[in-house]
Amino acid sequence: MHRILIVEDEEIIRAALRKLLQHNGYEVAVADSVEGATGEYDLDAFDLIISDLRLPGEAGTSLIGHAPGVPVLIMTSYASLRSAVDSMKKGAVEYIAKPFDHDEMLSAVAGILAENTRAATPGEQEASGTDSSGSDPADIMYGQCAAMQRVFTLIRKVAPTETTVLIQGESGTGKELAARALHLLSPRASHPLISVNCAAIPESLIESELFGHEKGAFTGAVSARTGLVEAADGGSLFLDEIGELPPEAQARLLRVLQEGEIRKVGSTQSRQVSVRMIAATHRNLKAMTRTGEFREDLYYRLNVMQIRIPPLRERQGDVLGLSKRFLARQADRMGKPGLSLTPEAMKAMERHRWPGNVRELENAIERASILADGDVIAPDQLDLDIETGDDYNIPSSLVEGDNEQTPPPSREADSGSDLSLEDYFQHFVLENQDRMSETELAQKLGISRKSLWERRQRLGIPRKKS
Ligand SMILES: Nc1ncnc2c1ncn2[C@@H]1O[C@H](COP(=O)(O)OP(=O)(O)OP(=O)(O)O)[C@@H](O)[C@H]1O
Repeated sequence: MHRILIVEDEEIIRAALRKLLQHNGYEVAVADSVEGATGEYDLDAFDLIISDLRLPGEAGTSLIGHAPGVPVLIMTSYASLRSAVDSMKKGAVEYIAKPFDHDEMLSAVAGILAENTRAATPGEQEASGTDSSGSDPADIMYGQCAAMQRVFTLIRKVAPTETTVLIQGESGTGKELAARALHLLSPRASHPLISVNCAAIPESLIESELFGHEKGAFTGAVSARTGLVEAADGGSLFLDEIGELPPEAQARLLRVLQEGEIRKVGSTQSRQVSVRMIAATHRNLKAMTRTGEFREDLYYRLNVMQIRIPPLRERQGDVLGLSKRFLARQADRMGKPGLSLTPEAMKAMERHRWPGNVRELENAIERASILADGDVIAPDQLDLDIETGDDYNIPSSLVEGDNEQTPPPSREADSGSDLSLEDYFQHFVLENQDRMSETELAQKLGISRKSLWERRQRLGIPRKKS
């Protein structure tokens, strides 16, 4: 059994992570600081250390020096994304941005452990074929229907190459998981996969986050910084929501793709990098090139190979399989092994159109597991909003350009009761997202683009196709 040490000072996160890993078959020890970890344990006895970056006392990255033979996965919040780059330079095997979801953490852990086992016993893994995590897309994401099987076949074929991949799909369909599969199945798997959500980084910072900057390049640039592209050197860079990339950053990215080199903001020097690029979008990039929002030359560079992840409504055959998987996870987490769906709940799930795709399904199961009296989940607890679902089912070809279309109000609004802040947020976004960019929406709501993106994820409000 693999032994993992968690070093995290926030008790809630520490306890949740411990539970998650234990339920997935790992032996787990915990500490709340680097000093605590080194004082209490022989660090070399662990197969993996997962540590928060910011801790009271020494930073999490100092564990890399304390246990040189043990891979260290650093957890960091967006605010310290820059430090994540430094962590990678100091030797962390990977970083994961908080808040992370459980699959993301489990797949990062499985990937690192598999890679380490492979490195420790060269040749053996390939020969025995026992490497179960990260050896096939089906180990990383679920999909039995013909459409997903086609996606898996494509991933198997493209992953070992250096080809740039553009993953298309609505929000919550599993684009990030597909990117992870592409990386883990590639010869670059032992190098970092850096995932960047272009919509979650403030526009004014995105260039320096991605490409780094020189000291004095702009007000506040008190020292030179390495960017995330450089941190991915040797590995893969996953640019999610690529359609949100501002024009200047698009130009710099084109240079990386064309010349394989980056130039920091404020620098005249370029540096060669070897990065496999994977981009994803829910938007119609081709249409964006026609309106001038996205560079055509960049579009063609990115779109060498396209993988389309179908919306969940096009793979209704997978709904119950996915539900089973998420139910089993909830059952583990909550210590309720008998959790199940009533036949009516199953029917309701099969009928629902899933505008928020797999993420919505995952959230519905999580919510229902908590609300269920006992072990059985009834349709009510799933709280599937049929109206909204139908609305999102209007084919995008009909919706395109129809800025006046207003989604039906939610049930809460129908009831005429006071709107909570979240209801207000949801209404505002649904009503205005067709005619406002993410930046405008965030400005009107008085929140950052990152908060907007995070709330969309939390509330399961997908973005419509443009
Ligand atoms: N095929 C799948 N099997 C298991 N879990 C899945 C699958 N597809 C998606 N998920 C889960 O659904 C959630 C959303 O997936 P993911 O973040 O990959 O979607 P996305 O398309 O990148 O979304 P967005 O565009 O909003 O960033 C994640 O928790 C992921 O683990």
